[in-house]
Amino acid sequence: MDSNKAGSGIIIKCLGGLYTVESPDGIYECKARGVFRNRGISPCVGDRVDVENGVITEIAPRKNCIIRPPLANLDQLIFIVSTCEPAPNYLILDKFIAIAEYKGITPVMVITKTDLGDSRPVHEIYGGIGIDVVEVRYEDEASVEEVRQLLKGRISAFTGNSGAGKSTLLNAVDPTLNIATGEISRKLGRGRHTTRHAELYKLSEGGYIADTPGFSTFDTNRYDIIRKEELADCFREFAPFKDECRFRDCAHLCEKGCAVVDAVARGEISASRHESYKIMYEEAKQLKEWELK
Ligand SMILES: Nc1nc2c(ncn2[C@@H]2O[C@H](COP(=O)(O)OP(=O)(O)OP(=O)(O)O)[C@@H](O)[C@H]2O)c(=O)[nH]1
Ligand SMILES: [Zn+2]
Repeated sequence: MDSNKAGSGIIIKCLGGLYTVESPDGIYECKARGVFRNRGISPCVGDRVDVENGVITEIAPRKNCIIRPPLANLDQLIFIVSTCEPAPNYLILDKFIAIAEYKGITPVMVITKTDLGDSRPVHEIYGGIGIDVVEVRYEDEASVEEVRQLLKGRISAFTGNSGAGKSTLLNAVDPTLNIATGEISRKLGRGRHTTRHAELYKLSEGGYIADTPGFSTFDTNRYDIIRKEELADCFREFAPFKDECRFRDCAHLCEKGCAVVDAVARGEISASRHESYKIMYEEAKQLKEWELK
């Protein structure tokens, strides 16, 4: 560790006002310049920063930022979906995909337990709307390599149901991470009193993976809330239809002359995705103004 050099890097950890910055020529422990506080900005994990004499002097504009857990510049959110045990929960998946779209984070899907069940429904629903769907089979090293390539050079976070196979996959991708299976949830202590913090782990083949309590399992309450008016924009496959409805203020639920509803009837939009949309829309309607930012 050398704090006396200048350079730029990425914040990989933040604890008690001390930032760990990784740069091409080493790892620095840094403090932040007081001016950030005055500007109401606090450096966060994932930020690309300039460092001078052990002090963060500049923060590059963020591509995106989530608040809980605090994490900036996430390139992709990787959904680990098992064919069974547990079976995919399409509503929860769609809620998270909507949030990723809302935040400008690319959603990607990895299907696990392909030896135990049928992966076709996930391919049909999500591959069909242009989301990258990778299928992993542990007896086929090429499929694990495909996941490695996906992570290379990017900041990613894994999310998925407990038991979907997140730790198994991370270990296969990078054995140096050495995560015990079933460990992610235990380690991150559901319900335990923990400070919400994120940390980035560098993968041996390049790229970073975020290990955060918020991402390890599905918990949409931790995420930003999308207003009902913004929801249709978070369903990418609605785009070619949503401006063709008879009424300008169409909510795309069951209205007459709704081009989205018609597309569902023709099978051009998946019924399960539209079902999720309707449920999310109703939930968004219940939100009070003070719950929205
Ligand atoms: N047959 C089969 N079993 C798998 C596969 N992937 C994971 N498993 C098993 O599924 C169980 C759960 O896997 P984990 O990797 O611990 O799942 P996780 O998503 O990390 O679970 P949490 O830590 O609870 O969030 C383990 O017993 C794994 O061995 C797979 O592709 N095929
Ligand atoms: Zn409509």
